[in-house]
Amino acid sequence: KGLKGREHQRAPQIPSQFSPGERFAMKEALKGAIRIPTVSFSPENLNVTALAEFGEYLRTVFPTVFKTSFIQHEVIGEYSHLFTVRGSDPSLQPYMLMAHSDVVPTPEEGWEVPPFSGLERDGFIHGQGTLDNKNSLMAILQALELLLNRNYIPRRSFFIALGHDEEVSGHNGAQKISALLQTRGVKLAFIVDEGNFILDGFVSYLKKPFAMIAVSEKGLINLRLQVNMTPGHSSAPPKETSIGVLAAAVSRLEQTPMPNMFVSGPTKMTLQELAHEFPFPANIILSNLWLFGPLVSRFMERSYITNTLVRTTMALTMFNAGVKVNVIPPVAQAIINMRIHPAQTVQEVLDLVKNIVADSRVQFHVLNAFDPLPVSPSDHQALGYQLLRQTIQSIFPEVSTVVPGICIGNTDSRHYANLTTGIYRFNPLYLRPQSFRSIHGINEKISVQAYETQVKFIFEFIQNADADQEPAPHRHEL
Ligand SMILES: CCCCCCCC/C=C\CCCCCCCC(=O)N[C@@H](Cc1ccccc1)C(=O)O
Ligand SMILES: [Zn+2]
Ligand SMILES: [Zn+2]
Repeated sequence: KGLKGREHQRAPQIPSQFSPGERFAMKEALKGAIRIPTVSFSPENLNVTALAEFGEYLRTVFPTVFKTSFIQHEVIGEYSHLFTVRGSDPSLQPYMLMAHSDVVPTPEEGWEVPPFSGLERDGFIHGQGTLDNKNSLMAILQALELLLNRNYIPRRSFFIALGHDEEVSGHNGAQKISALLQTRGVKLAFIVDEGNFILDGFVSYLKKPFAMIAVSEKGLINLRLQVNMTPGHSSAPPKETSIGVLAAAVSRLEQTPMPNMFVSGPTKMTLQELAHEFPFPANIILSNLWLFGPLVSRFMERSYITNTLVRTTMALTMFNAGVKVNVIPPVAQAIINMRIHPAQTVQEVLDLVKNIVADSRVQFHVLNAFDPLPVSPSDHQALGYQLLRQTIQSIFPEVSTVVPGICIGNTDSRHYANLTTGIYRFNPLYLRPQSFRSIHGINEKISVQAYETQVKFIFEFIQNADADQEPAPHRHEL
C-alpha cells in the first residue's frame, strides 16, 4: 500500500544505528537546549537574550550542519533559522521539516525538577520544551548532523524552518520565512511540523496505540466580550451590573456547545480507518457510519478530548472587571478562546455566538481569528503522508494503524499554506493522556529512549524522501 510499493525500491542506505558516544552526545545536546529559557510571553515580549543564545548554541552542537557547503543557513526575523539543504537531483520537488524553539511561560512551582534544568532522572529528560518542541528542533538537526558525518548527500532538496515565536503567533518567524520562500518562487512537495502523535490510551475500547497524522488543523478566534455600565455608589446598585450581565452571557455560551460537526469533518475518516482496531461491535458500528453516525457523534462528545474532534470548542480564558469594593463596575471584559472545527468558518461561529448571547449590551471584539486549514491529501499518491506512514511502520513496527486526523491546536505550518497543499503535523513519539496534560502544563518530560527514536525516525525519513517519485513536470531550482 502507498506510493505503489516504491518504498521497497530504495530502503535507507545508511542504517540508523548510533554509537554509544553519539547517543550520549545527542541527549546532552537536548539537555543543553532545554536549559536556555526561550520563553515567549507575548508577541512583543520574548526572551530575546535566550533566543540569541539558543542560535549560538545550535552552532556549537551541530558544527557539521553549519559548515557543509551544500547547506545554506539564514537567520530570519532576528531569531528564526532557515536551512536550505541542496539535494543532488533538482528534478525532485523539495520538502520542509519544521519545529520551533520558543516555549510557553510556566510556573516554577509544581515541577518535580526546575523547568529549565534539563535534568535526567529515571531515564527521562525533564523540562519545558522536551515535548513542545525543542525535541523536534534538536532531533531534526541531530539527524542531519549524523547523516552528514556519514557523508550523506541528499537527492531531494529540503528546507528546515525553525520558528522562534510559534507560541505567540509565528508572525516574525514562520510568516517571514514563508514570505521569503514565496519571493524565491519555492513550491514545496509537503511539510512536516509538530502536531499529533502516536496516541495511546485516549480512546476507551482501543487497547492498541495508533499513529494519527494531522491533515488539517482547527481555526481560531480570540474573542473579547465587553459590557459597559455607568459607575456609581455600591450602596444603591442598579438591578444588574456589568459583571452580572457579562457573567450571564458567558454562562449561556458555556451551557450551549457549538453544533456537533462529526458528519462533515475529517474525524469521520479517522474513525473509519481506525474501525478494524476496535473490538466487536464497535468495529461494525464504525465501519457503517452512514447508519451509526449520529450514535458515534454523541459518543465522541462524552470525553473532553474526543469532544474537541467533533465541534468548535470555547474556553473562557480571561475575565476582568471591577475597580474597588464599593464602586459599581464600569467595565467587565471576558476573553473566549475558540477552536474552530474544520467544517465551520470564523463568520459562522461568530454568528452563532452572537445569537446565543442575544444581549445588545454585550459588545464583541475579535482580537485575532483565522479559518481552519484545508485538508491535506492522505491518499496513496500523497507523498508526505505516505513517507510518514512508511517511516512509522519501519521505526514503530508495533504500531499497526496510521490514520489521518485533525490537530486541535495551531502550528506554525499554517503560515506555509501558500507554498504547498500537503501539510502534515506529526511528532514521532508516543503520547499518553498524562503527557498530553504536561504540554503547556507542568512536568513536561521525554524519555531518553523516545528522543533517540525521534532522531532515528528523522534520520530514516530524510533518506526515505530520496526515493524515486513520479517524474516532476519541471526542474526545481532553489
Ligand atoms: C480518536 C482520536 C482521539 C484523539 C485525541 C487527540 C489528542 C490530542 C493529541 C495531540 C494534540 C497536541 C496539540 C498540538 C498543539 C499544537 C501547538 C500549540 O500548542 N499551539 C498553540 C500556539 C498558538 C497558535 C496560534 C495562535 C496562538 C498560539 C495553540 O494552539 O494555542
Ligand atoms: Zn509547539
Ligand atoms: Zn506549544
